[in-house]
Amino acid sequence: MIRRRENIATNLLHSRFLRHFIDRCIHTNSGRKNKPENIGDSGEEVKIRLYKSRGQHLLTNPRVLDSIVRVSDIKSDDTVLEIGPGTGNLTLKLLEASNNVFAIEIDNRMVDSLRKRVAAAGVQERLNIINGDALKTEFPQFNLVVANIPYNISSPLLAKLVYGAAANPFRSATLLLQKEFARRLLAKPGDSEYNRLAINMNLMADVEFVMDVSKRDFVPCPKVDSSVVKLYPKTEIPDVNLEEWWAFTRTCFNNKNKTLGATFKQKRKLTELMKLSRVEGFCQDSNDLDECESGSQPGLEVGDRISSFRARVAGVLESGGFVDKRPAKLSHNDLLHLLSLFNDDGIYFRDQAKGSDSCSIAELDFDDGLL
Ligand SMILES: C[S@@+](CC[C@H](N)C(=O)[O-])C[C@H]1O[C@@H](n2cnc3c(N)ncnc32)[C@H](O)[C@@H]1O
Repeated sequence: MIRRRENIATNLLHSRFLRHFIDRCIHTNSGRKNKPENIGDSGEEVKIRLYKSRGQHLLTNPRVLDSIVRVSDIKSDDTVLEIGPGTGNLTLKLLEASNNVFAIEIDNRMVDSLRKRVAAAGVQERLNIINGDALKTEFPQFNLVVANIPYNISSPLLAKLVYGAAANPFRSATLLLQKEFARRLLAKPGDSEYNRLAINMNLMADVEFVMDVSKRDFVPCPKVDSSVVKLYPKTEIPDVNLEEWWAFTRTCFNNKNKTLGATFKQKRKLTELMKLSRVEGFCQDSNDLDECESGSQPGLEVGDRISSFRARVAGVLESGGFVDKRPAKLSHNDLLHLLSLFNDDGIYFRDQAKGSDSCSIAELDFDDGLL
């Protein structure tokens, strides 16, 4: 029975009609469907079907590749980490500059192609390929990152890199990113693109713009332009609980143009903070946050407790001059100061009954953007 099903499936796959249909579905280069791309950067024949779902837009302009390597300032004894090497257009250039490169690639076909190219160039000894998902794989020890990353995992990947830098310090990361994402990352207080991603990144790393890269420098040509940025992890990181910080920045940037006075007047927000902070007479002893409003606690009625807590929060904002300030114009240092004022007053943005362990990479709440 199983064999018969397999035969039917094989026959179907070999049917010309179905093959054509599948090709149309999976091939992403809208202009040239059903045709694997020649993706070598210097005329050599390397043919692989490229998948948009894996961000497979390969950088083929040798001048741009050279510029990326040059700005990365690689020393021969650096251990370079590349994420998403593809068929190796950038990897081969990295191997000219460094004796030790780690490359993490999810797609087996890319890994095969990369192995062949590197062996043909006689530099396979210097390359360690990790065939896996960069978000799930433990990073090796490295001191430099240079990569044209898959854009669809930009946020979690950057979070993994910079938030992992405390345990695995590195000098810099030169990254090719979607231009719009790079602009959000580089935005400063007061810029229209200023957002929670920039705030959270600035806590851990300095970001520098390097250059824009045209979509025409990729195969297949993506819909968007790109930019190269360089990240420098900070050596001194503020002593703040990251889960608390992410929850706090989420609250503030929920509406970045609203004054903080208005944001912290909302009943829903105040109730949540009262629960999380285990405010006296409100959820102090309960382990279940949902039971907090049951009214079983002695003292004031729930409505009165919220009014008194609202006045307390307003007092904290006033003490730091934040009532009329808008998050869109505040630096991460301003926000750190405000968070410390809240915490000094016993007001917290994460459940105080939870342990202080930092959360895992899978729980990273780093960015509200769509990328
Ligand atoms: C934008 S391409 C860059 C390829 C190559 N570096 C270049 O510049 O030509 C991104 C590469 O990342 C790989 N990739 C996608 N998702 C990945 C993941 N989660 N972990 C590791 N590699 C991934 C893709 O298969 C693809 O080869």
